[in-house]
Amino acid sequence: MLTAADSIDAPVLRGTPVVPGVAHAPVLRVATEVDPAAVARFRAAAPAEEEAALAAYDAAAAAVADGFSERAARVEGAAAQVLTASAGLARDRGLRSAVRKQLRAGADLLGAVEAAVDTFVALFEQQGGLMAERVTDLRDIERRLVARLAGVPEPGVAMPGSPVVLVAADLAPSDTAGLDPTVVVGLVTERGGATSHTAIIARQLGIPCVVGVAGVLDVAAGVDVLVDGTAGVLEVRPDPAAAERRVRDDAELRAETAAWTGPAATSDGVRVKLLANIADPASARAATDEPVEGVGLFRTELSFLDRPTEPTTAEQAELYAAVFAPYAEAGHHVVVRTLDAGSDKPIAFATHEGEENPALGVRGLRLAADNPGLLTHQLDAVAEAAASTGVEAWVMAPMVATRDEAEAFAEQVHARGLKAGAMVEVPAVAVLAHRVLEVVDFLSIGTNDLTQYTMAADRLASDLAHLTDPWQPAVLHLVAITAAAGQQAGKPVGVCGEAAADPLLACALVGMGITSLSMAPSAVRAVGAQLSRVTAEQCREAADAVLGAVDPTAARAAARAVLVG
Ligand SMILES: C=C(OP(=O)(O)O)C(=O)O
Ligand SMILES: [Mg+2]
Repeated sequence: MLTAADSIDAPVLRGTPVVPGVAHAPVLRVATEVDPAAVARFRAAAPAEEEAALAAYDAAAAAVADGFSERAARVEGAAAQVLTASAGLARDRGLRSAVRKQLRAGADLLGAVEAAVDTFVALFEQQGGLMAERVTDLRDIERRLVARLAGVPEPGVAMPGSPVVLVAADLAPSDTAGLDPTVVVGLVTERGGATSHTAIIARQLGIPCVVGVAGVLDVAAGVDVLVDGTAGVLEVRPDPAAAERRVRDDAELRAETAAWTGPAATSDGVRVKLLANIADPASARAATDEPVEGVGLFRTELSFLDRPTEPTTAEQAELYAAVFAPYAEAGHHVVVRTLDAGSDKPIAFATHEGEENPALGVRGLRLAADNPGLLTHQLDAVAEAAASTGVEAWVMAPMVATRDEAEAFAEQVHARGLKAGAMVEVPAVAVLAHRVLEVVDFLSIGTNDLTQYTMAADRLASDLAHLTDPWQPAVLHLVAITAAAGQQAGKPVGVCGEAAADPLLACALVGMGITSLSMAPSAVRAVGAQLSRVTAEQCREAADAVLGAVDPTAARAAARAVLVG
């Protein structure tokens, strides 16, 4: 354990950077354990009779749910959604029934809660994808229930009065939702990947964040640390004066970023289109508050996650028109992705049930093979909405693996007078991008899935975050091959995965010949400001440097050396 009095010279711990920025403050450890003595006392005196035990459970569950709801009311956006979802889970009737079943089977109350939660955890894990991500929420609720039953404060983040860097094994969504960024100036976890809840909330709040940091739990509470959320580094007991200087420089950069208004170009005037990733009409409208030049990825399936049956063509056309309207007014184009159902995005009316390995199964464009209506209805609806709003709509297919698939898709899109593209998520398409470009008008690289399939590592598995890192040189080589094919064919090749939102990586991607970058709207200013600080030649040098690196850490350092100095 590295204590405040430890004399080792500033050890540097590395992880996956998720939110850029520099923070310098003492460590605050998040308490995730409920006091074992209190739990033992409760176990000894717990109500034995079923109805009394269930009443105690109801009171605890209501208190936990109310706590979540109260916090949800004090925050906005993703944080409020996360807390409201947790409140719903704490009040869940199914969970209560499972507790009752366990009590009837003779379990004591704590044992019943534990067994009931275990049942749901197993169920969620079996369903995989987004459901599996909710396991952290369930475990968090379990701990809070136990604390309430034992009559001790719920575990979690107790807010201090002065700035801290929060350090934990992993953070429950309810721990991160609603954090005050003026107090919690940095977030570091031992587990978790770039798409974990911690990362999503940290991004929304703009708190510098590094995840997947091995050894961070050896740093004791109160130890002074410096978090560099751009480099993915935690320095333990840094030189205080140097650390403060880095925090000041970072603050200047952040101010510059906030003031950046676009359109994006390198310092010597090479234009790059920065586009928004959106999910529905609300996020489409919200994105126009940022300096974007259109939409590079409209994830249509996210509007249908709760639908038991396929929406009609007319319903879809109405939805798409609502998404298009603000962009039609601005004269910007919108890239619509056809239904990417399956694996991490299960859609009741489309997904194939019971696949052994859904990530490699019938998902995305493959669903149209035995259900062609899914695609034709959607294309009809997009064409109708494009015509009614006057927007320039491009349409691309997810999970394309062959030139033939791309060609058949493009024929259908072209027949409706729209531009056709393919996502590059499967390495096979990157390797043969020049052939696929013979039949489509554009390509868009989904680095999230391209990384998953290149590295053979589940993008949701926090244990594999070091592999599912878009800075992996193998992934970057596939991006470079695709970009070069686009340049050769004179057709646009964009990036719409998380890689596009990383300011330094974005510069390297531009240096490879990528023509547009599509990202969460909140990331646009940081990428635009970074591009404005470098020349096109520096971007090319950064591309060469990262392609020559042996691993993600070396790639990041090489890009930084060229782009930041
Ligand atoms: C943009 C992508 O698509 P999604 O994250 O929706 O799978 C991707 O795979 O990079
Ligand atoms: Mg994808």
